[in-house]
Formats: sequence, C-alpha cells, structure tokens
Amino acid sequence: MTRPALPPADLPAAYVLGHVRAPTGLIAAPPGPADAEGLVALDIAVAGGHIARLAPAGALIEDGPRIERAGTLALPGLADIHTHLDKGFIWNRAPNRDGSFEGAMAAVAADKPNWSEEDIRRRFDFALRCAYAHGTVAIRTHLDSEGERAAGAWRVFAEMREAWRGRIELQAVGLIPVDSVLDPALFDRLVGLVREHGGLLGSYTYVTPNLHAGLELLFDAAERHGLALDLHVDERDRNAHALVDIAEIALRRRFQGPILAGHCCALALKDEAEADRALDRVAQAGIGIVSLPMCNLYLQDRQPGRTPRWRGVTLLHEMRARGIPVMVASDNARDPFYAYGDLDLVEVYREATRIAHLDHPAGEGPALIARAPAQWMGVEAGLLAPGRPADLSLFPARSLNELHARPQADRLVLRAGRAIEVAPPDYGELDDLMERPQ
Ligand SMILES: Nc1ccnc(=O)[nH]1
Repeated sequence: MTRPALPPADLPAAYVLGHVRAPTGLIAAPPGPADAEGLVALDIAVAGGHIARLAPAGALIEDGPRIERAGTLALPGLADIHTHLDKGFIWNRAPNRDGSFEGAMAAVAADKPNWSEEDIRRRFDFALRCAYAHGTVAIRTHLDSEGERAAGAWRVFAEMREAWRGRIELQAVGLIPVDSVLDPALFDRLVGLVREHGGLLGSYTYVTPNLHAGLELLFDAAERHGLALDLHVDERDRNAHALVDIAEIALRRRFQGPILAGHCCALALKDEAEADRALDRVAQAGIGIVSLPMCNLYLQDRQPGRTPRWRGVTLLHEMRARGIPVMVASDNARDPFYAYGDLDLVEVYREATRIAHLDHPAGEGPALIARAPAQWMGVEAGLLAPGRPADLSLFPARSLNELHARPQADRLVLRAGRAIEVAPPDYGELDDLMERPQ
C-alpha cells in the first residue's frame, strides 16, 4: 500500500484538495456521511486564500487543478486557549529542581528579575513561532500580573497582538493569586491592566480562607467592567472545591459573562455523588472547562521515590455528557511548570486522548483543540466552512488512529491556502537569554 501523499508545498492560487478526510464536527455542513471514526471524505476547493467550497469527495472537478489522492486527514486552524507565553522557554536558566508544584513556584519567582520586556518579547515570539509552525491560529495566554514586571508583560503582549495579527489571534488574561485579589493595590493594578489592554480577568484560586471573598471581588469587577473570567481552578489541592463555589456564585448573581475554568483536577478525586452535584451546577452556570493534561501530568502527585497515582485529568467525559463545553490546551512550555512541550496542539490532543481515554469514540476529540476553544474565544477558527481562510493542517494519516499512532512531525500546514514553514525555531536562538544569572 502506498503512503498517502501530502500535497506539494508550491500550491497554485486556486486548487482542489481532493479526497481528504475531516472530522464531521469540524465541517460547517458535512457533505457526506461520517465513517466509523466520525470522518467525512470530501473535496476542499481553495481560491484566493479562502475555502471556496466543500463537497463530497471526487465531486469538485471544475474548481481548479486537483491535488488528488491526498488521502490525508485535514484539520482546520487550531486554537490554544490556555497558555503562559510570558513564562515559556526559561527552562535552561530556571529548571524545576524536583518537578513539583512548589519547585515550579520557587524557580519562577527566582527567575522573575530576568523578565525584562526584551526577555519576554523574545521568548513570547519564539513560542508564537512554534505554535504557528504547528498549525495554531489563535492563542489565549495568561500573564503573571502581580510583580513589578507586570506592566511590561502586558506591553509586550499588546505589541505581539499587533505584530501577529492575521497569523495568530492573541488574547490575554491577567493572573494573580486569589489572596492578592484582597489587596486593593494589587487588584486595582490587575483590573487596570486588563481593561487597558482589552484582556480577560483571571486569578489563581486554591484552598485559602480568602477564597470566597476573592471570588466575590473578581465577580464584582467582572460585572462592573464587563470582563470575561478565566480562572485557574482546583489544580493542586486534593480538597479544593472552588469550581462548585464559582458555579454557585455565578448562578446567584445571574452572571452573564463567560467563565472558563482551567485545570479542575481535584474533581477526579471526589466521590461520584459530590462530582455529579458539582458538575450539575457547572452545567447550569454555563461554565466552560479547559483541561491541561500534559502540564498536570508532569506536576501532579510528585514525591521523590514514589510513583504518582493522581494523573492530571479532570472529568471530561462526565462534563461532555452534561453538555459542558470542554477543551484541552498546552498550558506551560519548557518552563518550571512543564519541562517539555512546544505549543503543538496536535501533541496535546494526542496525549489527552491517551491520558483521558478520549478515543472510544474518537470522533469528537479534534473539537477539543479546534471548534470548542475557537468558539469560546470568539475567533473564526476550528471549523471548515466556505468563506473562511484556508487554514488547514494536513497529516499523512488516513484515520484518527493513524494520526494518534505517529508523532505527526511531517504535517503540512496551510495558511490562507499556502504552505508555511513547519520547522519550529531553533532552541539556540534563546541561548544568550539563558546565560543571565538568576
Ligand atoms: N499550571 C500553572 C499554574 C500556575 N501558573 C502557571 O504558569 N502554570
């Protein structure tokens, strides 16, 4: 059997990708039936950088030269809804001493004096180039917004949002620990930065006597200024229950804005009845959930000489069953919170599939990195539809099984119908930044 050929990189201005397959849930009006995995065989006509038509495989014989027998899986532009681009790629100068959460906090705190705007800018741009090469078209990043350097990080973000417009749509969330929300100086600065830059309001929530007061203040500010919330929730403490508290507050206040909750790992340890009750309230409150399985797998339950038992997942199946919008995202990359990663959503999706058993059935999986986060971000991505930019990743895989089986380092990424460079940037580019003393 011949390997499915990828289309040539030098594509004409108008052409048809013939006989590709795409997940039915990522096609605006699927032109045919889905196979057992949920994939639809189709032709995609591209013209003027946009998707011109979608039709059953073999049907588009007059829409331009056919790139035939592509035989490949096609995914739309991908959206990474939870990252930390201000922090990324500091591993070589700020490794996590033991891989623990505490080790991550200590290493980041010790590294912060290095976070000049130039330092953040270069690492941020490096991360964006990684993501771009891997087929990502939209990213939401959290920005540590407590210390002296916070305003600089937001300035870099604003600059990058402009510089990358048209390639990667950028959003930012201001992040401070929930205890700091009670400090008017710190909280006012956070809200000021978020408002100044059109960002979202965030916080790192954890078990603290100040949790309720902090959440109420966050909702107050979100209501007053019309801000969306994007919170770190129940990531590290087994006894944490901020998720249900957030749902209760949102329901009591009839909060109208979107609330995205990241992590939600503690749910995995609750008994069924408590988890069910919490998820019912989350569904009622309309909260979306983003799981960060690679980072949480790395950090969670780490103790020297002991094999981890708690493995970084949240209850994605149970959430889906209730209609709760679920997504997966990169989180950290090559920093003390996660030593690895390359802002590659296909890797995140592949790992999430294995970690959380998202493969039986497999067909809904790709939405986790495409349609669901794109909808939540309000960006035009994650969906194959006529009129949308021809932003596609094409894989030498004829099925989701074949996609999952190999690393997919040899994908072809099309932006506005043209092939882009898929090699991520060279690590050596950042070497001079890594020489700085801590
Ligand atoms: N998982 C994480 C928690 C808090 N901050 C981060 O950068 N990452």
